[in-house]
Amino acid sequence: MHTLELRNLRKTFGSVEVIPGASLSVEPGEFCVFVGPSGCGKSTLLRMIAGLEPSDSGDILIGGARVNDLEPSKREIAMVFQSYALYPHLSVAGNMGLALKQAGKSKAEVTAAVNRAAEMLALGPLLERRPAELSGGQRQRVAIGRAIVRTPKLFLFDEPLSNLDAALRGQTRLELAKLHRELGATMVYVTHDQVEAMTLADRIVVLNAGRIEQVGAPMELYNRPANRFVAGFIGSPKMNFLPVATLGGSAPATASELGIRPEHLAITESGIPARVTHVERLGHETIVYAETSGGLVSVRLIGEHDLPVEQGIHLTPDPAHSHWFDSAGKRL
Ligand SMILES: Nc1ncnc2c1ncn2[C@@H]1O[C@H](COP(=O)(O)OP(=O)(O)OP(=O)(O)O)[C@@H](O)[C@H]1O
Repeated sequence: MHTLELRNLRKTFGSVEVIPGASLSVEPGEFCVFVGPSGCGKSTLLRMIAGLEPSDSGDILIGGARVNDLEPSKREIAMVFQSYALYPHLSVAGNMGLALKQAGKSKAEVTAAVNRAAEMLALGPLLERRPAELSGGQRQRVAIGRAIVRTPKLFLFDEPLSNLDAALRGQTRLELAKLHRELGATMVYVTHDQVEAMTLADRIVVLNAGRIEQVGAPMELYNRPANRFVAGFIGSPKMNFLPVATLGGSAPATASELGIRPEHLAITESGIPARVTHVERLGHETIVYAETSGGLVSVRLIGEHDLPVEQGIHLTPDPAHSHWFDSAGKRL
């Protein structure tokens, strides 16, 4: 188990500053997830940690040692990519054991390490197959297995599940969580998937245009987002924002907007007038979209509900779950 520390790490591509200065401490054994909109710099930051992308300035420390000037292969990290990047001519066992073989380990050592990883990932029966003879999910497990056998100081994952279908993604997510528990290793994981971030992370790092907006445990970000960006990014459907002027009720003096999650808006006899524009019935819940004078909002109702489009309704925010933001987007 090792720490990862970033100190004022900067990166520009040409004249574009992609990472204006990132500082972050990842604890030993922590599962740290980077999230943020497309193009915010998640992959660039991960590639800088891996050494695949040079940084302009700042420090990267793994286990307390500065690694900026080390080749990727000397940083003792293992990286799992979205594209599994397996060697097609090698068997599963060959792919998984290659790095150890190249490091000069004996055949017995390589076999033992491969078998141990194969057992953790239920790859035992597939060890002699070639990548072309595997499903997408199996290939990704081999890529993860290849990372495990090296017992690296740090695991880096770049959207490893995004090529899998929804069911397999869910299953592999559970396997990854289990693997993290078993290995107790420090992991940094990039995703744009809300559910992966919320369920896998010990701590989530929310990035916006290369800047770290907030770092915190999933529920901390959900319940106490530092600002409007984080509030709107974490949660699906996203938080509703209503200008204070359209509420007709009491609000803190310096508030300019109310942030309220779909599950914290109730359909009531009186309240904010709205008109139903669309209803999504998912079985276990119903999402009602409605137009108010302050904009479109979504309301999450438990179970099945039949609401006709165009119907007039009234909405009441739960005061205990109301988030207030000032004109600069800071949460009050
Ligand atoms: N080699 C490069 N040359 C120039 N610009 C680049 C290069 N690589 C990335 N960028 C730019 O840097 C920014 C960050 O890209 P990056 O891939 O890190 O984002 P991301 O958050 O991982 O996005 P996504 O979720 O879409 O993968 C983007 O604006 C991208 O266009």
